[in-house]
Amino acid sequence: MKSVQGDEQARTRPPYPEPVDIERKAQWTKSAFDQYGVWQLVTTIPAVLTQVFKMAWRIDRRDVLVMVGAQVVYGIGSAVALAATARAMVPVLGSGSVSHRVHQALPALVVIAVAAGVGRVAYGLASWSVGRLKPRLMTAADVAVVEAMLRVELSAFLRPEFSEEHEAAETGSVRCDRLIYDVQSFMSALIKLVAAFGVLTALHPLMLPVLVLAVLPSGVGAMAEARIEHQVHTANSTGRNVRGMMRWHVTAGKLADEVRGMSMAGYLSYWYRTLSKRLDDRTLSGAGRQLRANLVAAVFGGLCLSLAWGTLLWLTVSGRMSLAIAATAVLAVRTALGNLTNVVHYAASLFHSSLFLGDWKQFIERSQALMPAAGTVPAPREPETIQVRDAVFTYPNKDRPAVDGVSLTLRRGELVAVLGENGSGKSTLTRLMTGLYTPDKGQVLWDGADVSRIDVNEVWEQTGFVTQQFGYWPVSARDNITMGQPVTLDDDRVWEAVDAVGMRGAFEELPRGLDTLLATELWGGVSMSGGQWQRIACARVLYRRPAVVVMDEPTSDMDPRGEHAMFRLLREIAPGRITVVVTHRLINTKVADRIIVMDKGRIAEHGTFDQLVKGGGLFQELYELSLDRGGRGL
Ligand SMILES: Nc1ncnc2c1ncn2[C@@H]1O[C@H](COP(=O)(O)OP(=O)(O)OP(=O)(O)O)[C@@H](O)[C@H]1O
Repeated sequence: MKSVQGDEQARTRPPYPEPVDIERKAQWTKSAFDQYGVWQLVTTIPAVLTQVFKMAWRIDRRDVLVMVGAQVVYGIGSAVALAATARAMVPVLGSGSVSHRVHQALPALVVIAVAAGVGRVAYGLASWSVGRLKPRLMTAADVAVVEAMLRVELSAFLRPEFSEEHEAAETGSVRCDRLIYDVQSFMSALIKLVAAFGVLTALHPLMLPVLVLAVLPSGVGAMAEARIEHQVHTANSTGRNVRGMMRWHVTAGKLADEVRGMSMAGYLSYWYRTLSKRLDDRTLSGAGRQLRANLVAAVFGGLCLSLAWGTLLWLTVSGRMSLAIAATAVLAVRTALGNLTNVVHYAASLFHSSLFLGDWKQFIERSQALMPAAGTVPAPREPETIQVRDAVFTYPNKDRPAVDGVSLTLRRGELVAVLGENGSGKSTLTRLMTGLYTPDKGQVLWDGADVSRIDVNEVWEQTGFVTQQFGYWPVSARDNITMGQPVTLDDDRVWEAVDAVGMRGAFEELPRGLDTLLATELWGGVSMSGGQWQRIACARVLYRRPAVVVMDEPTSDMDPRGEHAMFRLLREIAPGRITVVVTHRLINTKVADRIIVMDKGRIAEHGTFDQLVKGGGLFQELYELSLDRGGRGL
């Protein structure tokens, strides 16, 4: 009966809406292939090789030297083997008894065997060094991206292109894996090609241009293929980003209850499938174009190859080349052709990877420019005042300022509460006070020094911040309090902070004490409740004993006992510092020396609790609403 009802509901329900197709800025829908000519791209190969060698050199010089040295030995081995083959062919295809011919060919055969053996060993050594370099190269590129993300100024995250640049850089670092392999394969094919060319040219000079002609079409085809792949990759990048974000949401255990309790599974599964199909369709249309390019290249390649074999046949039949030389030439042509194809293939692949590496390099360089300015004005220690003067701040893509001409002074020893309706600019104001954002107009002064001219790291060293969306950091319980910046050798100060937020009981129950990993999803990790995590975030701030404490809704997940204790604690620690607390629970603001009420980015009123509660303004209205005594409603 239940399932019949369910079916009935599904039939009558309007269809799920399709995922939004995000419109991207024009410059982000273009791949590098659209911006540069083929010749310009081909000429970048030496620069890419230099870049990869430089990166690898910094990681392990010995491995780079082994890789290059082994490749050269491998190439020399191939050339020697090919030249010796030519020498062996003359007696083998000549006249006389078999034993006589074999005897004559023996020295050349020994040279071939030794050269082949040395070549194999050299190749093995080159692969070994590549195998050692590969993971470290990837790690170095990845770490550079992570470090850039950790250090760029906060406002960088507000630029929509920043996340695209980051995604491209991430692909670049993953691609380093293939890059070093491509470098090795390219070098190996190139060296063997040069060796085969040398031998072939010595046999007959006409063979060289014919050979080049034979592989040209496949080179052009490989380039076209790389171009289409990068175009599709670029076109899919925003969708891939959003899908990645959604994937985290739908697979994280943290949201599993909401997904089920709100019957979201059907819609989310539809959303995920639809967006994935959209991405796949683009990839498939690219595959069709790639096939067409490859077919055209194959037809021309086949024609040119026939020309090469025809030339060889003509040279032999017309007596311009002996049979022994022709046999070696066949071998050399096959070696050269295989390697020339490889050179073109790996050059295209290298070039393709170089586009991603270019994205990576560009991101690392650009993020340098996005580092907060070092500042020339010395940072005041334990500031007496923080002044906000006529500060205006508008988020990119927003028309209305989030903070619109705010002026206020915070004094040491004072506890200031900031409240106001959702979106009124409270969090933005706290970020301006602490130098996380710089106002578009106006100033923020710490003891009279403009924060935009101070080294902002020195400002942050003195700040303790509980943000609205603090991290559930997957590190040990101890490190969750100290965040890797212990100030004492023993754990006394950690326990002091833990006690202050009422977490001793919970921490003492942890199976490995302060060493226990706090990570819900990870094996061996111990999970915490939302309120407990919030207490930990507060303990982090208390542990630092900062000169400036900013807490943005620090008790929103806490039980009444925890909330009450937290505000009492804030009152206790207030004398030594500047304390700002954003809260929606008006009753908590009673402990504050001063209350700032924000409305649409401006300060609507300020004063003490007793003044505002009867002031007839927004505070009184919100207060009465909280007591359910009427008001404007949502
Ligand atoms: N990262 C952002 N990008 C663009 N606009 C933003 C961003 N963060 C906030 N805003 C906008 O700025 C305005 C003020 O936001 P802010 O977060 O400062 O408000 P708030 O008072 O702290 O709100 P809440 O009580 O909901 O936390 C809002 O209109 C909001 O939409």
